[in-house]
Amino acid sequence: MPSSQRPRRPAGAGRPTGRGRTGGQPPRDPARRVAFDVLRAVDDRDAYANLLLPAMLTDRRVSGRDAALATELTYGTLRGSGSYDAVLDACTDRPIGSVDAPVRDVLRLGTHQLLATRIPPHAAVSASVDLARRVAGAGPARFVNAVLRKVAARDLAAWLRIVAPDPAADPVGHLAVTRSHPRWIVTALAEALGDDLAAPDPAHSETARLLAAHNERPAVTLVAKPGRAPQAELIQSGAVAARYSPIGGYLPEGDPHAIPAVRQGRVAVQDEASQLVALTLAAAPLDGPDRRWLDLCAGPGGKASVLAGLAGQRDARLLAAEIQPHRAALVAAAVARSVRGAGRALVADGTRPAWADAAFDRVLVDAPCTGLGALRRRPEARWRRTPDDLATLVPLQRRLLARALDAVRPGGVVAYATCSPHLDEGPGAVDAVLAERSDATVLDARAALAEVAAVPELPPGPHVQFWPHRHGTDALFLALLRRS
Ligand SMILES: C[S@@+](CC[C@H](N)C(=O)[O-])C[C@H]1O[C@@H](n2cnc3c(N)ncnc32)[C@H](O)[C@@H]1O
Repeated sequence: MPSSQRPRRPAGAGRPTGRGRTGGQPPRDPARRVAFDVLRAVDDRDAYANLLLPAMLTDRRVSGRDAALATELTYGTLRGSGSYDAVLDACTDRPIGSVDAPVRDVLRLGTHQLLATRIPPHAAVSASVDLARRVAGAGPARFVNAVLRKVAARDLAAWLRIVAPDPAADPVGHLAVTRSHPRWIVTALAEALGDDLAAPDPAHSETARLLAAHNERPAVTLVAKPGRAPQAELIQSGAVAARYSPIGGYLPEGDPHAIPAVRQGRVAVQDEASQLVALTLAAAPLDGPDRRWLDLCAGPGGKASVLAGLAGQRDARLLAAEIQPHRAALVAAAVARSVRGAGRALVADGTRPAWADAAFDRVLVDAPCTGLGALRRRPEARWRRTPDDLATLVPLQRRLLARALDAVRPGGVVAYATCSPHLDEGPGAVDAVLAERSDATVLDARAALAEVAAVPELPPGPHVQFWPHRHGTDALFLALLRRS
């Protein structure tokens, strides 16, 4: 979460913590209590909201409208807390970062209700005061009441005109506050877009549109695994055919896990750009044999499941490697029952290959990255990531790409992908690896993608960069290289 950072306890995937009951009584307001408890877990023990929230809703038997409200409040508060903290700073006599963490989360939750929902202000304030009383006591409840009454005096636009830096003097700060992102991410994304924020009117820049897209709820996108389900089955299940991916569909409403083909593992939830990355690697032109494929960083197996299906359809085989055993188990499940049993999962460190050099015809390296391309789906990630993460991730990405090039035979193709548009993680990594070896050349990834789908508004090339605000996908980067 924003500047009010706190000392961290050990990370955890975020298991539900009890039943959220006080004194053995069910909470009067289960939706807000779930939202509050998820915010606390995200802040306190680095839980992932997208994993913890559904588990907590199930555990506490919160469903229907209450579940929808809890989801909206949790995600909305996490996404908007950069803006809300600036407002709260203006409404308290001390920085919001110095307020006790539980009280701070109640204030953020209340501010979200007041400034970004249709909940009547008196209901938002009284529910927040009640929550503060339950989790922190009478004194903090009075403090919350006083602060939220000030917040309620203006709408969000009016507050942002007051609290956001002047766009001409500080365009990055202006966007950081009005679009609720850390400054370093605003700067990195503007660089990736080639956007000059010093130009007049940064509030209407492409960077501003991208940041706004991060604050929208993304569509649920399904993939029909090649050889196991046709795209038509997605449509029969209520999805709308995807704009670009010939194996994709958008689910306008409803729980994807209620679809039988999802429960059977023939259809899965997968971002459209991920589908296109796998399809493009499979479509890239190749001289010579096309039988042995490698996914070097396969967990949890989304792209591997598509690749395994495609490999099986042409009598090739996919080896899907993953360093973490529990994620390798997910890969094994994802590729199970692929056509002709074409996919196999393996626990392996891609930087210390368990295979011979030049053993594969096609290799995917979907490298671990900052995930700045998936900020729509992971609402807390923007506050958790720091520029320091690049110091460990970028060298690892380069090592993995170099080993991928070693693993592919001369004439074979490597696809290098990251779920990040950060220049150091995409084109920077490709350039750095190619600067150190003379046995690889860059291919035109746009041309290979064009064999699969007509995707507009791509950068000039040779690499492909998808964008949420242009394509409705995650911001995946894709480069194709051929070993010579
Ligand atoms: C971006 S994710 C891959 C996503 C996957 N391709 C999919 O579509 O589901 C990167 C994966 O690489 C794994 N990883 C990290 N370091 C690795 C290494 N040295 N060798 C193999 N896998 C590694 C991570 O555990 C993580 O599961």
